Amino acid sequence: MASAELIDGKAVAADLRSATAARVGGLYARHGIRPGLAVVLVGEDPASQVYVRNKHRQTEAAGMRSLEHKLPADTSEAALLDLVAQLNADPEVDGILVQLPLPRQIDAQKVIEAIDPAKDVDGFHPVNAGRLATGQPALVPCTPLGCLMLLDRTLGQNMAGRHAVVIGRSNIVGKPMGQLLLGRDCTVTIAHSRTKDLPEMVRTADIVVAAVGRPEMVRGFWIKPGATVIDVGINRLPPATEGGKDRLVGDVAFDEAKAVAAHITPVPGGVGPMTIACLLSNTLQAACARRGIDMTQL
Ligand SMILES: NC(=O)C1=CN([C@@H]2O[C@H](COP(=O)(O)OP(=O)(O)OC[C@H]3O[C@@H](n4cnc5c(N)ncnc54)[C@H](OP(=O)(O)O)[C@@H]3O)[C@@H](O)[C@H]2O)C=CC1
Ligand SMILES: Nc1nc(=O)c2c([nH]1)NC[C@@H]1CN(c3ccc(C(=O)N[C@@H](CCC(=O)O)C(=O)O)cc3)C=[N+]21
Ligand SMILES: [Mg+2]
Repeated sequence: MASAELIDGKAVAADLRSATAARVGGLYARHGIRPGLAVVLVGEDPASQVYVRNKHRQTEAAGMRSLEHKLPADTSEAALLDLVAQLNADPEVDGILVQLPLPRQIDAQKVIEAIDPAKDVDGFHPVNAGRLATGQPALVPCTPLGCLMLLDRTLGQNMAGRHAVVIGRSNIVGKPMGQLLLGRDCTVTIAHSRTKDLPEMVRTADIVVAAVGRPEMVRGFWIKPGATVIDVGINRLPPATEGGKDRLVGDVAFDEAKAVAAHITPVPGGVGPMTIACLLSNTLQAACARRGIDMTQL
């Protein structure tokens, strides 16, 4: 049976991290500046702790400063907004990331809107979302930006006129992904839970981006032969055998889709590592933009 080529997100992410580290070195050598990333974690969600630890390690490995703020689960919205205001005012802080999800008592949208758009390395602030939507320079959400880089590597100039189907319409993945694909001249469909006959819709896609949060929902028979499949989903399933380790699966039934697609991202090792690499690159971008430094000249 035919088998898709794997898109090696882990390797592309390593390349992007080393390119970022080299520029961080240039920024320090020429301007004496070391970018700082503040990561705020409220509560003790185990998955969030893993991400935050990975971000911390990779930020420092790229030569940037990582400033972690861990707050108890019962932190009030006012206290978190106070911390964000402090970080906005702190000249040592170039990027601010407030890990989602937040506990119930905190309105995440309010917190996102409190972040200085110039330091919004997640690209979630309405100013950055609006800039992306209107084609102006912006801080772009890390996950869709990482997906775009993988597509650029895989398809090069062959994206124009292609039908891209994005499954999921969240502000952090689906919607910005749609904008980025429009920017590559794709014809874009954004599907969601009310989409009628999703399998038939996906069948028409040259590019499929699955960002749903439902383990292995996208089946192999949905995929058009030769399509490119980007699986954003991160779903933790209980061990297959007793005493085994948790399994991580995507939103795509990988083995089935692999037999039909031309290119596919694995989970783990696909989009996930690109998200963190793009966070580091966004932090460098924010540090340069705030000071009027051209990042491409570093
Ligand atoms: N690899 C990475 O770096 C990252 C991975 N993720 C993963 O990506 C996935 C999506 O994340 P996120 O966007 O935050 O999720 P959200 O829960 O915010 O959004 C999920 C979207 O999927 C849609 N949806 C749900 N069920 C169906 C269905 N049966 N058919 C069609 N559409 C459906 C929802 O539709 P509706 O709007 O109608 O409710 C919604 O638009 C998750 O698995 C998450 O863990 C997220 C961020 C980063
Ligand atoms: N403000 C905010 N910004 C985010 O970007 C953000 C967030 N909140 N909340 C949670 C989601 C999820 N997310 C991931 C990052 C890396 C991997 C990742 O590195 N995944 C590895 C596997 C890691 C593992 O084994 O668990 C991989 O897919 O290979 C996954 C998911 C960022 N998110
Ligand atoms: Mg979400």
